[in-house]
Amino acid sequence: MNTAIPRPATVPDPVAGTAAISARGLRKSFAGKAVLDGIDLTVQQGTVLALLGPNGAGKTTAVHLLTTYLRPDAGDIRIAGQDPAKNPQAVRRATGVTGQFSAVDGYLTGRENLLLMADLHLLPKAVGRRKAGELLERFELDEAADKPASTYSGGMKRKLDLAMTLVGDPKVIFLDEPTTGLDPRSRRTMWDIIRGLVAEGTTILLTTQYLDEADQLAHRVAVLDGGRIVAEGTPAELKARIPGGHIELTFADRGALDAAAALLDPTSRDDDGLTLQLAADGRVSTLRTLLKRLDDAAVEVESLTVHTPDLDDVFFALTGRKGA
Ligand SMILES: Nc1ncnc2c1ncn2[C@@H]1O[C@H](COP(=O)(O)OP(=O)(O)OP(=O)(O)O)[C@@H](O)[C@H]1O
Repeated sequence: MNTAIPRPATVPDPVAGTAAISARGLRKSFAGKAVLDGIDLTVQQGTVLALLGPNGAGKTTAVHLLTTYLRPDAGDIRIAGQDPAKNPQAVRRATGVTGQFSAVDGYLTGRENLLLMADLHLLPKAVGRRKAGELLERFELDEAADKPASTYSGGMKRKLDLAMTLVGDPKVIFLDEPTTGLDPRSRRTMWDIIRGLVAEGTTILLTTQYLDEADQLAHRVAVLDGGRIVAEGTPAELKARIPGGHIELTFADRGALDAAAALLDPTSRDDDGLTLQLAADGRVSTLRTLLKRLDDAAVEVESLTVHTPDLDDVFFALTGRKGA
């Protein structure tokens, strides 16, 4: 764990309003080993929080605690305003969970799986049938609706699993690694579905090992490592706190490269590629000053690229490990 990067205080987002998920001082140990060592999480209503962490970081355990599947050793949880320790039924009614281990029954058709969920939610038969039909259409599963789910592709099963979660109209959804093992096209479809749910006001806590997934979907990201949240913020805030941004300048000839190298303070140079790399802080004013110095010295730049750090850089800086 890299403690050099300070963790910002969790600032409630005034635009998003009230918290749909909040946890304070959450602890859980298995056989004396602390898996979660006092974590705080807040997810504002209608937003997505990505809980990011390497294998075994405790993401699934956190979801299990928040969804009443496991009891915390310590800590305070509120889901949609309810305390799961006091009112687990209300929490279960308000939440949906789509896990790594799907609730889909392969012997039943897609439609039958949905109707079974409707029965579990005690919906009147006609309402259940209508809802199943709507969800099959929305998730583009209507053609396969009456085939056994065992014949579905991985992506179709994930979609059906999420559709089953939506039968109960949950306000808060926990998605535990929703796209692990999916091909790129199915991942994008799942992302679109998740964005659609958020647009309707659903609150989502998503666990993922994929940094690009957090970048694509999450309003805020919390990085879990060693049982603690080691960083929390918007993807842009996290990236801004990580060094690694640079500017690359390419020149037409060696003369221009030498002139620029003498003028600036490059971090590296490539004589064959005729490029210089300079550290960048992401500010436009820094870039403007740099170009003015070259201009004043009549040094021509052929091309310029700006590299901003991505979540991969963040993850590496915080956990010392590469992302998935
Ligand atoms: N019921 C349990 N009994 C004992 N140990 C457990 C139990 N559940 C989880 N653990 C341990 O807790 C640690 C965190 O597991 P968890 O599944 O929460 O991690 P994760 O971040 O979701 O990992 P992954 O990305 O691999 O799913 C692991 O070391 C795991 O072996």
